[in-house]
Order: sequence, then structure tokens, then C-alpha cells
Amino acid sequence: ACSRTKNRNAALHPLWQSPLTIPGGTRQSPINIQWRDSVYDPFLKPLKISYDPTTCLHIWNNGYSFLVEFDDSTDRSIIVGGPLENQYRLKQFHFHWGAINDWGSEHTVDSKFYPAELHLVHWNAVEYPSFEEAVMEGNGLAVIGVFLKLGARHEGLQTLVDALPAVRHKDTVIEFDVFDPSCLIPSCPDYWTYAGSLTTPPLTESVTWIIKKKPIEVDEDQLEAFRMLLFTSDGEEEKRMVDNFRPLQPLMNRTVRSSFR
Ligand SMILES: CCOC(=O)CCc1ccc(S(N)(=O)=O)cc1
Ligand SMILES: [Zn+2]
Repeated sequence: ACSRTKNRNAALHPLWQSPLTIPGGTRQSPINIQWRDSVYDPFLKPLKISYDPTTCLHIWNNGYSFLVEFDDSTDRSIIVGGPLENQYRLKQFHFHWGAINDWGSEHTVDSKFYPAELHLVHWNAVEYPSFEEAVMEGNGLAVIGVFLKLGARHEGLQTLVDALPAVRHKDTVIEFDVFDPSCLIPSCPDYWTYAGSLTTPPLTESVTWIIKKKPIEVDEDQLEAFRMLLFTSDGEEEKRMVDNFRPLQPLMNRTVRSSFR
């Protein structure tokens, strides 16, 4: 596996080639979740998700992934409960994926990669005035991670997939005004949670990760649609947007808790 990991790094987008480390980082992400080492915490609450689909704004290609962004000027789309002390506001969601189905997720479970991983990014608007400030605080962000596995076509995802050709190049954007991201979250309530970081710059250690145990199913055509996006702007030499995931980071002095026995 380590040889593949090394090779995989070589194939990675420049940003991730040298696994960018934060000097003195003690809670970096992503990590491998060793199921048997996770600790059941009976005090973890169910995660409560309430999104207003009309807060959806647009889809854009930022050169790392494609992001679906939301109006976070009010508390219309929030999560609360789970491991969280406050409610957190939905800002955006995006994905990470591989060139082939053997890898692509950022987190792994018992060292198994999934072909892709969804991140729903929320910020603590109770304690901080803006997303940008929350990014710098230890309890500033909460990201729900959902694994994607190869299987049946996902009808909710298809509306997103149909819009991707319009954001093929870096820095392109398309209006996307009604979408309910809860259709991308498994109904099974089980999750793992741990204290971590952003997996792209600024890599700040500000994320409470909530990783759903159950994956969602998507089909090959839908994964291929992700892979036809480009890291590059219109007019530049085309570089397919694939393998946009950060290498695994050391667990260090952390425990992964589970909401389930
Ligand atoms: C204020 C500038 O900071 C940002 O924009 C951070 C954006 C950002 C949000 C989420 C993630 S992830 N992959 O860890 O879910 C990485 C980067
Ligand atoms: Zn991400």
C-alpha cells in the first residue's frame, strides 16, 4: 500500500504532491478511521439537519473542486446537535474524487478508500461574525463527510451532474437556485466524529468532522462526470480535475468517537 501511496502522491495535483503540513500541526485531516479503535460515546446526540433549498446560490469551479454555495446571511440552513455545542450554518458543499474508482476519498475506513467523498461545510455563526473568521478558530467549522460508493444512479445528484459541463473550467460559475443537499446525506444516523482541520489551504485546525458511517450510491457515469471537470482555466492546457484529495495525516493524540455501538 505504501508504494501505491507514494505513486499516488506522484500522480497528485501539485497542491497535494508534497503533503503540505502545518508546522506543529496536531489535528490535521484527513485520517484513517480504524473502526475498532473508535470509541462509542453515549452522550453524542443525533445530528439535526435543516436546510432550506432556496438558500442555494450557484455552482462554481474553484480550481480544486466544484462548490455549491449557499446564502449564509441567515440561519435558514443549519445543523445542530451531534457533537456540536452550537448550531452551524451551511456555507457550501463540494467533493473529492479519484481518477479511478480504487481511490478518491479523503478519509478512509479501516484503510479502505471510497471513489469519492462529499463535504458539507458549516460555520459557527453563533460565536463568529463571518466564515473567514470561523476558519481560524478551533470550534469554527463543522464538516459532514459522506462517502460515495459505486452502485445505483443517484437521482438527487443527477441535477448537479447535469450542470457540471457549464463549470468545466476553473473560475466558471453557473446559477443554481434550488437544491436540497439533505438528499445527499444517508438517512442512517450513525457517524464518527473527531477534531481535525481543513484538507486544503489554509489547512487550519478549525473543523469538527462528522463522518457518516453509511455511504451513498452513485453510478459510473456520475463519477465520470466529476472526472471531466478541469483544474485549468479556459485557454490553458487542459488538466483533468481528478485525485483532488489530500494524503492521510497522522492521528497523533486523538480519539475518534462513534455515535453507534
Ligand atoms: C477563508 C478562506 O478559507 C477557505 O475558504 C477554506 C475553504 C475550505 C472549506 C472546506 C475544506 S474541506 N476539504 O476540509 O472540507 C477546505 C477548504
Ligand atoms: Zn473537502
